[in-house]
Amino acid sequence: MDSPAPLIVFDLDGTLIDTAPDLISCLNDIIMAEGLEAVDAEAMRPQVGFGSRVMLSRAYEMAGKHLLDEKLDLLVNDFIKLYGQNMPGSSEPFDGMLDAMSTLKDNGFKFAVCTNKTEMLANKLLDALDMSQWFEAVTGQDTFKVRKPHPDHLLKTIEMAHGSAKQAIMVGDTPTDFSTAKAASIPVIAVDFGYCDSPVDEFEPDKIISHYSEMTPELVLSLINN
Ligand SMILES: O=C(O)COP(=O)(O)O
Ligand SMILES: [Mg+2]
Repeated sequence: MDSPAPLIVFDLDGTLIDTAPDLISCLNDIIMAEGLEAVDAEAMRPQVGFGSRVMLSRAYEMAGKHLLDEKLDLLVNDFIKLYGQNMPGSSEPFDGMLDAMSTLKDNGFKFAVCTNKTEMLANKLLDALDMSQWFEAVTGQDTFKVRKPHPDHLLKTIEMAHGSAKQAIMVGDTPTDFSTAKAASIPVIAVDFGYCDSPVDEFEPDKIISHYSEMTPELVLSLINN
């Protein structure tokens, strides 16, 4: 039997798509309706990769206000509803990403998405950006029983995309992605333009890129076959 095509599994927020402006604007709409002042976008950006629950908790912490768990659950639901209504908003792929994927595709690579967004929001965003056709599988926090950093979220995504763990690589922007890949024994490329709250080299990824033009077929193959 032929071996499966090499597979590149991308994280979504902060890796494929620059969603921070829309996520922060949604956060501000929610907290302002609760009587808090809008948060500063630069101060909140490093929290964006950790999802709406962490962003909401952080916003209340920054305002010196206590937030009960039950209230947080309600606000997370409001957030998901409001955020989903405004897609794609101003979100767009990071510079050079589509060109890099096009070259990789011409060289036989396949792609999947493994995100901690809900599967519904991830698909909605990719549809709104007319990008869904690029991916063999798109999985979210609620697709399986586990989510990143559990390695099975990544391993099951590879399985769904008909790939093989030995011919796969992960691309991500936060420690959540790096630990997931390490726990799954999959090589990982870190992008340094995402939403990480500390320099990505601290997490010792296999490679760091600062622009998608660096993600060539040669680079990816050298990491997979290392
Ligand atoms: O929404 C989140 O929790 C983060 O999403 P990501 O996994 O695509 O970075
Ligand atoms: Mg991310």
